[in-house]
Amino acid sequence: MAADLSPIDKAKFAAARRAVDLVEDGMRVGLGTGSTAAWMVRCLGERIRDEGLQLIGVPTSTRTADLARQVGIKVVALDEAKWLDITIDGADEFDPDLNLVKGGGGALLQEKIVATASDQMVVITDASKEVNHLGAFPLPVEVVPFGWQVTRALIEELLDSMDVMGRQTSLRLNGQQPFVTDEGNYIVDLHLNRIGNPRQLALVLNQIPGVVENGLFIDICDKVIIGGTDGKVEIRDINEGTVANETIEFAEDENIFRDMD
Ligand SMILES: O=C[C@H](O)[C@H](O)[C@H](O)COP(=O)(O)O
Repeated sequence: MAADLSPIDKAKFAAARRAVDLVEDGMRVGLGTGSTAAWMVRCLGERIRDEGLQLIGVPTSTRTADLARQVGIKVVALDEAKWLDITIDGADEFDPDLNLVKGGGGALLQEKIVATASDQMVVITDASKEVNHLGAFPLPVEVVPFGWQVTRALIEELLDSMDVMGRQTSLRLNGQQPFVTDEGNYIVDLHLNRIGNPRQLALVLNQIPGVVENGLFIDICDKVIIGGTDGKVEIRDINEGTVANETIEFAEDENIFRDMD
């Protein structure tokens, strides 16, 4: 039942529930990764079951692919779908220009490829992810395992010349071992505190040999849907600012919560 959800899950659910209303019959949909995106996948599953909604989903991780299949979404690879109508995904931070930090769950590479191959990217989030300046959340950088320590040293050298407040880096671990992404790479997290020029940083990081991709999503997101713990949602559009303030009724969606038991 919705009443058993934590306040933060209620906020994530509210954003996800509103976002799936943007999905129309026959659409090709990019499916993001993370706890907020998982709500969106479940909500899509409910629309498939209740309304017979037809859609094709392109997941951004094996985790999301597994969940999507479980809830009845037809899953195809990006190369099969070729182009997507919409991608709905979570984020770790968003700023007033709707630029993002992503990759807290390590899926940034597939997420960026899928979002870029979409007519629109919609981010679903709770209010805690809103920041004036990106960088409080550690910036994930995906690097190839070969020579990763040299790549990390080059990243640290680069940071010395960048407008950032912190310069610490850390290899992401899974227990005692390096965390390995779906693409077989490592993640180096950059503890920057505040990124003065995210656009520039995103470009120069990717010029370092060994860097595959970074978690800065610049000019990719079109809309952010911000969920509140009370079911209120705000929809913010990149061109038009706030376009809607609505309330999601949780009680209508009890099946979703039962499925999680
Ligand atoms: O790699 C993971 C993704 O970028 C997630 O979308 C991001 O970390 C947000 O995850 P969550 O919704 O769990 O906070």
